[in-house]
Amino acid sequence: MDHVPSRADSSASANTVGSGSPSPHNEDEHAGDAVGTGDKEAQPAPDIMREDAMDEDPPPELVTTPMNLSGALAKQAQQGEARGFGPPGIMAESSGAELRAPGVQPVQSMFNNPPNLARIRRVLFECKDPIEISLEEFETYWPFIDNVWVKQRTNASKEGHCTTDYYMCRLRRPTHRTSETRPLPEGKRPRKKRVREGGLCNFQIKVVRFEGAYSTVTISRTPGSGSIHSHDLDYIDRVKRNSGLMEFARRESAMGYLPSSIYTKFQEEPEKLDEAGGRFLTVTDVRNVSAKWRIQNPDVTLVPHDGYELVKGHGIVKSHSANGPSEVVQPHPVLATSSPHLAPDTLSFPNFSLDFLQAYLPNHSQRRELPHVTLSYASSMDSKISLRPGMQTVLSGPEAKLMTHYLRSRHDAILIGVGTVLADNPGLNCRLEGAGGFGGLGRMWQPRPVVIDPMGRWPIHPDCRMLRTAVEGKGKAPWVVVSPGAQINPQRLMMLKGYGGDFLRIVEYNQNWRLRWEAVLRALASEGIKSVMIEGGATVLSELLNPEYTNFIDSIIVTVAPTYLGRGGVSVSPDSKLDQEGKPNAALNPRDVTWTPLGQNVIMCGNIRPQAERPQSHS
Ligand SMILES: NC(=O)c1ccc[n+]([C@@H]2O[C@H](COP(=O)([O-])OP(=O)(O)OC[C@H]3O[C@@H](n4cnc5c(N)ncnc54)[C@H](O)[C@@H]3O)[C@@H](O)[C@H]2O)c1
Ligand SMILES: Nc1nc(=O)c(N)c(NC[C@H](O)[C@H](O)[C@H](O)COP(=O)(O)O)[nH]1
Repeated sequence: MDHVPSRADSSASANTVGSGSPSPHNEDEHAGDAVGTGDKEAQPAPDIMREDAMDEDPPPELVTTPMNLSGALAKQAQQGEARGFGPPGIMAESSGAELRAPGVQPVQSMFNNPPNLARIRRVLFECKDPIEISLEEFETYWPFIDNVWVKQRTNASKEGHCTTDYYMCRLRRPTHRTSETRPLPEGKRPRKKRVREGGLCNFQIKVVRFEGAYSTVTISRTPGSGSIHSHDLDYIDRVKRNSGLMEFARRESAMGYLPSSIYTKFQEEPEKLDEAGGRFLTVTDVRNVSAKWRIQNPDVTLVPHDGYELVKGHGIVKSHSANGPSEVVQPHPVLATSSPHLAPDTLSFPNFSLDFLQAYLPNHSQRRELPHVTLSYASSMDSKISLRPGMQTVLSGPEAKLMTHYLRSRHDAILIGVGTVLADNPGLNCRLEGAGGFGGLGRMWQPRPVVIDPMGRWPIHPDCRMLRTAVEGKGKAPWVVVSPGAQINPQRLMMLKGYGGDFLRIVEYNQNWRLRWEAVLRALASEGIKSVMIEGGATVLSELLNPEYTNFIDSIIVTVAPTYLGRGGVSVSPDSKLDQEGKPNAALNPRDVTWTPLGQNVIMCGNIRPQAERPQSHS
């Protein structure tokens, strides 16, 4: 421990440790970060989205890239808004390849909707929090929402790696009004065009494309933007069709089908049409697409689809075969593959209210020096969190478990001590449906696992759940907080970095030679982390409940289980406290306390940091 500074001379310093790992992200974005054995002042906090983009180095076979958690989106999902989730490999399957009803031939679908389209359209419409997705995901989903956005300008970086496009909501712009009336063909009446005044919605976003070894796209509101649209998504879908949807119409047109036949076939798959934003599609929209194609192909005779015919006065109707109408193929939207399977460990999103948590959750729009810290754990009636040291003990019922995963979705990082890693081999990801890897985009809702392991005790290995989870695209790889004395061999370092994780070296200690929590939190803040949920274990929690640290803790959410684990159990308890006269006093009294029953558990929520210390919102 020769290069450990004393308390007086030290300032919180966190460095990535190692010997020049080949991580392209670190080379590109964190140029200047201490990648090496020397210690260095923590870098100023980077843009949180870029930070995630840059340090997550998935192995080459991965196609997903991290996406920042959107707490408000979790809330949206909680409210039960349109949710249809896809398989874990989000780009792996399309939901619209074919339809199959019992006893009938498979039918080719008119749609090729990517998984979870309805939900993802909504995410890209609301842009409540910054979202980071892979370029592939962007190119797949953006055409289905481009009806909402009008590009204002583009900035490109000098090196050309990074392009920023600024968009405004379509309703901000007035519709074009020509001063002169156009000459019209003989006998044709001028078309009635509704003119929109503009300025109706002040929602603006920027889309930052970073093209490098792992290309990412970050979508976020611009500073001058309103916080919500002044209208819903249906309103825009009514005003303008998106190009993803119209591409389906163009594809059918290019096969020489009649617009009315295409329109009829679209209407036979109302769920997919709706999902793609086509609720207000008209036959005229299809005719316009078809007309464009016919300019280049004037000699083609348009035909109805197989099994359909054009009947004068009736339009497109299904044709009856020799054996009668029973043989006519009836697509069955309920049996369509539009409800694809999810990873088997997916947890359903809570269908009960979690409003009682809101007052205790981080507000990411607050500008603060250190992250919001939430302590969250499950305890027995006798304040034990496990039956024996190193023994995982289930205390949360199913509802409380969902709540814990919801809490994970609302924090940028989850922190635990190495004792818990060794005991539980935890995944530390969010497994709620809608999270990245569980039907959501990229690493949406996935927090960054952080392990406090000053001496490097964790024998980190590809079979650890945290690394497996990262490889499977179901969570982020961990950051391991170590002290200067930790022996980290280069292979271990390279392996962790290869998974997208890292080591953070902290060189500040308190008088008991424990790492100073302020330094840990400052290091996380400098890496763009705005909120941390600390889950345990007993050593970590008990220490943080001491007066020395209560200024750093915002809230506490304890799941209380109706059981006594007994004296051999592992307790969470701060040090005893004496008052000014030397009489025993309560060690800590959380404020603004609520108790909410949840299944077999009761959830205690409270604030810890003294009122005057709570940071002001700058939103
Ligand atoms: N019920 C729950 O909610 C819950 C949650 C988490 C863990 N657990 C249980 O808790 C038990 C593990 O608790 P624990 O106390 O053994 O482990 P822990 O997870 O608290 O880790 C303790 C270790 O972290 C490191 N550490 C923590 N703070 C440090 C600091 N300031 N400076 C330097 N090093 C520091 C040290 O190496 C220490 O030995 C397990 O049985 C686990 O199942 C229960
Ligand atoms: N909320 C809660 N209720 C419990 O009953 C219990 N045993 C834990 N324990 C927390 C501990 O940190 C575990 O290690 C992780 O909860 C495991 O995390 P994963 O599920 O593997 O992601 N937490």
